[in-house]
Amino acid sequence: MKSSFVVPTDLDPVQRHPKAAKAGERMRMHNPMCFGCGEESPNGLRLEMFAGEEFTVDAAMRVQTQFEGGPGVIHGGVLSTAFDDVMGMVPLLVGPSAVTVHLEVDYIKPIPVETTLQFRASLLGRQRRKIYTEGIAHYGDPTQPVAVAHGIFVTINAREHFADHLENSQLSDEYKRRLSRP
Ligand SMILES: CCCCCCCCCC(=O)SCCNC(=O)CCNC(=O)[C@H](O)C(C)(C)COP(=O)(O)OP(=O)(O)OC[C@H]1O[C@@H](n2cnc3c(N)ncnc32)[C@H](O)[C@@H]1OP(=O)(O)O
Repeated sequence: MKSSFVVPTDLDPVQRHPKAAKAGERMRMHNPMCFGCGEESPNGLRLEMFAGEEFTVDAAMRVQTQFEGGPGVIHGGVLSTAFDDVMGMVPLLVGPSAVTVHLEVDYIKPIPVETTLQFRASLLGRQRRKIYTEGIAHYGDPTQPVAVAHGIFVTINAREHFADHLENSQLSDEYKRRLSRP
């Protein structure tokens, strides 16, 4: 792998959040309108995320014909979107909301449309607000990935982070109501 992604050696201890989904349980959507996992996103990927053992998240994605990039194969941007969302659920096993600050993808094999890709995202470590993750896309055997991603997510105060943008949400009224609660 050629990349500058480096996980620091002086990592903080991490514990699974007591309210995090248990292994095998479906994880709650962070936003119903999310393009990656939102059930109400009209054209989204609608990924269903499942908490795994330790700090892992699993998801599956049918590679629909409309995801085509090169002839007959997935568009790289669609794949990176899926990675972003699956890997973005890993911080929720630790606790805090976090957003992507860095995402890189190694595309290893062409991925045909009309196949079903499996994703597994894992925590590599936490240092202060930075949460280091890895994602693997495969067809059932995680030791034979067809793409691998690495990402850094930084924890945020969601209320403050999104405050200036709620008006633009397709669920703006709902979010304004929710975030105005003390
Ligand atoms: C809400 C739940 C979401 C759950 C799932 C989501 C899945 C989808 C995820 C997404 O797609 S999120 C959308 C794309 N991402 C963004 O819009 C984030 C845009 N960036 C920001 O808003 C700010 O950069 C951010 C609030 C994240 C950080 O700014 P701050 O001013 O609060 O923090 P700062 O810049 O000091 O950075 C904090 C730490 O992160 C480090 N950092 C920041 N950007 C980095 C970067 N690009 N690469 C590596 N490290 C980075 C920074 O060095 C520092 O490290 P140290 O703790 O060691 O000092």
